[in-house]
Amino acid sequence: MSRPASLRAGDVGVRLGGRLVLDGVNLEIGAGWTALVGPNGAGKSTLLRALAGLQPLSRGAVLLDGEDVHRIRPARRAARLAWLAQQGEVTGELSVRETVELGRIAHLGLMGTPGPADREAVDRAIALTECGAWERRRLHDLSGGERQRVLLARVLATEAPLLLLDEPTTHLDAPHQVMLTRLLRRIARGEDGPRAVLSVLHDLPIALRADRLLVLERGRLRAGGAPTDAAVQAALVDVFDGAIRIEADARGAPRVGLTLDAE
Ligand SMILES: Nc1ncnc2c1ncn2[C@@H]1O[C@H](COP(=O)(O)OP(=O)(O)OP(=O)(O)O)[C@@H](O)[C@H]1O
Repeated sequence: MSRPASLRAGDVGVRLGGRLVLDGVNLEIGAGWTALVGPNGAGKSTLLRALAGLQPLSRGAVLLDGEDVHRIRPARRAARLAWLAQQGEVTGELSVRETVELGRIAHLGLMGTPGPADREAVDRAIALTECGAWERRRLHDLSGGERQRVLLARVLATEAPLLLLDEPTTHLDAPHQVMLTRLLRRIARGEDGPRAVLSVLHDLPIALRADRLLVLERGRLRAGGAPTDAAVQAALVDVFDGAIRIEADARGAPRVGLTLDAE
């Protein structure tokens, strides 16, 4: 595993269709798990694409290990940063294993021959996401949740020190949401090497388990900090128009509920 990655966004602005979708975003992502939350249309996916160097900026800059992420050669960028798209693309006729092997391209180049380290990384990613039972099946024959786990495995197989995940819980059932939460916490603890994870999450109970929350509203960062931080919790309730409540569970950890439950 390579050294940890650092990602810094300074005064990032993105204009789409004549509208300012991101407006002066400043942030820094280091080792650990950060969850990016906010209402629909807040600009979360746009911000993730901007951080991945896939979305041109109208102003500002994103630095990956001190280099402008929009100018780094794609192969070099792919070795440092892996991105899971919101609606994960399905790659034709490839099997599950072949799809996960695509995560090794940054290490091999297109014509490279996989070695033991590549096979180990692929095996580990498949085991962590519990995809082993359907390794030989074709990706587009799988259910939405099964496919999501394979696409997650492909991202893990990169062994990139920075993972940008856009709604990784999409299509996952409750046991696999728990699996994913444990996986993100394990990654955050650095058991498999130091990594930074930034995940967009609509699922607030899971987001509250992250080390750090970033709250985005209408293209601006409203708050950032630990889920126990009072300013972060106040911003969350506010950006979701009071539709949620945050309370403490029996151990004092923050827990989220819908105000609907209190009616
Ligand atoms: N190509 C585009 N042209 C014009 N507007 C766009 C374009 N792409 C996105 N937008 C707008 O930018 C805003 C932010 O979109 P984005 O997908 O980043 O939001 P989001 O926070 O990820 O939303 P969601 O929670 O619904 O996934 C939205 O209002 C969206 O309609």
